[in-house]
Amino acid sequence: MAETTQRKREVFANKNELSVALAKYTAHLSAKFCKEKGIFTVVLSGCGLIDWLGKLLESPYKESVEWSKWHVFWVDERVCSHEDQNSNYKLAMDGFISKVGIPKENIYAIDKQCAVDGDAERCATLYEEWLRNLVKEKILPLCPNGQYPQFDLQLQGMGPDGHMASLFPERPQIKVTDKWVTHITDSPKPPPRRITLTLPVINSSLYNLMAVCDDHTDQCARSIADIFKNNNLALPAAHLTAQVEQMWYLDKAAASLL
Ligand SMILES: O=C(O)[C@H](O)[C@@H](O)[C@H](O)[C@H](O)COP(=O)(O)O
Repeated sequence: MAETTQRKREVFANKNELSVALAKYTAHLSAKFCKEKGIFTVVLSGCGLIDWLGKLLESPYKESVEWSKWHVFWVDERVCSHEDQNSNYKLAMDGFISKVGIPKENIYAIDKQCAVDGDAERCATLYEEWLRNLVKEKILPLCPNGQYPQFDLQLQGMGPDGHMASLFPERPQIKVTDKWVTHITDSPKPPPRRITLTLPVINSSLYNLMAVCDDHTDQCARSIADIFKNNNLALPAAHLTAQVEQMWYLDKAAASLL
């Protein structure tokens, strides 16, 4: 399978329409992969995305999606207790996962104790070990180059500064290729301690969907224009690719400078 760098985009009138499309896209891929291989591996980010996934909790998706076949991962996580308001795991559990029937053992959060201890490096090492075990257990395949794990669908948001996952502009994590998971202890977006999938792992996903809604400060719109018009690689999200499809869902405000 060839790596694709073509950015596809769709623009929606508002967040609600974006959410409707996001649910349709996700449910379609869930049905496809559940039929083809009996499981669906999904990677989530934090922040707005979880709210935008809300339409999956409504009919017809809530009843028809094969939740028991989902395996859920995080593209990045803040290193804090699972009960902390900052935790992406908690955000997704409270707002989404706890409302559908995904088996507990298919939810791959960062190590509980290590997170409480605030040890970002160890959290990253353990998360990578976990992914490597899942490759051995054949839950996750390796992508054709044999180097990185391959998820079916990765859903994430972009920060106003153009960051994706916890890969930030002017930070070294974007260049890491010898690991599957890395860490940061001085994230410009609080909280400072985080783990993140590395860029080659993010780009090994079969489908990558980036959802961006601008909060009318124009910052996201400016980054989106810089990515789509100038391919400014100083912005981490400009490096996003996928093995099958790279889709950008933008609300009108985020697309306003295109
Ligand atoms: O832990 C995090 O901070 C997130 O996972 C992060 O990578 C997020 O997806 C972007 O910052 C977009 O955030 P918004 O959806 O709020 O724009």
